Amino acid sequence: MNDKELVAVHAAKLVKDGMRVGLGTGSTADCFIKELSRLHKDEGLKVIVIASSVVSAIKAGEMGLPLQSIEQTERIDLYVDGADEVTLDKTLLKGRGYDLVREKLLAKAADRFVVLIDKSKLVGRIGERFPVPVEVMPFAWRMVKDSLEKLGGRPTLRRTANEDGLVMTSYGSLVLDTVFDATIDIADLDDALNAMPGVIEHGIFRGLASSVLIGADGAIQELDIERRSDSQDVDSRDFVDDGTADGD
Ligand SMILES: O=C(CO)[C@H](O)[C@H](O)COP(=O)(O)O
Repeated sequence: MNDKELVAVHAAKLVKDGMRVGLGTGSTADCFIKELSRLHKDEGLKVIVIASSVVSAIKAGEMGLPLQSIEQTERIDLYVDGADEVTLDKTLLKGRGYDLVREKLLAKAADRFVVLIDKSKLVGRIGERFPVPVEVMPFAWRMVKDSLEKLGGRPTLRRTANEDGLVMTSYGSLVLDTVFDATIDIADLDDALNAMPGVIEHGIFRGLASSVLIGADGAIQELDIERRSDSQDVDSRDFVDDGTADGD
């Protein structure tokens, strides 16, 4: 089992009978969908799933998981998804896929949002390895590009893999992948993007993740924040998967 499968199998143990579970998008989320489907088929786990993307909906349907549309959903019990970057305060960068709107909706609607990564995703700052994806209304992209440049960003429209067209999200928007200097404050940037006209969604997920499970060389670690009286020390702690996860 590789590290992505390891954390996915562990996260699936958090799912209890009757839960509504949000499914993320990407290779790590796929491992979770596969394990959830196994538990549903082989062990009779009763679950309803809500997908964050068309591709995850198709996968879940093919694997026999009972799907509910996002339109019919208000709250969910658990959302499980991957991320492209994670800092020690559990801020995430997401959005290498094209489904930021649904991903953030599900993250916000979940009683618990569990993020699954391997240790390569842990970074010192958001934006260290990837640009920040900013999803924009197509007619607004030049004005948003200008606003992003005024914030110090270097935005480029995301292109298809063979460079012959522009990527459109499942919401029908364009993506401005934007590089920011290391000095930018991510909380300020998050606030500025949230308030920017023409921006539909962006890839900074701050204050949303309940826990981050890290697959690291065959073991699972959980990102943990320890608060002390006069400071906030952040670290990750070793985690032993003894098969008794109870969702606490
Ligand atoms: O945010 C995402 C899609 O929008 C994915 O969760 C992120 O890209 C991680 O993908 P993977 O698990 O394949 O590394």
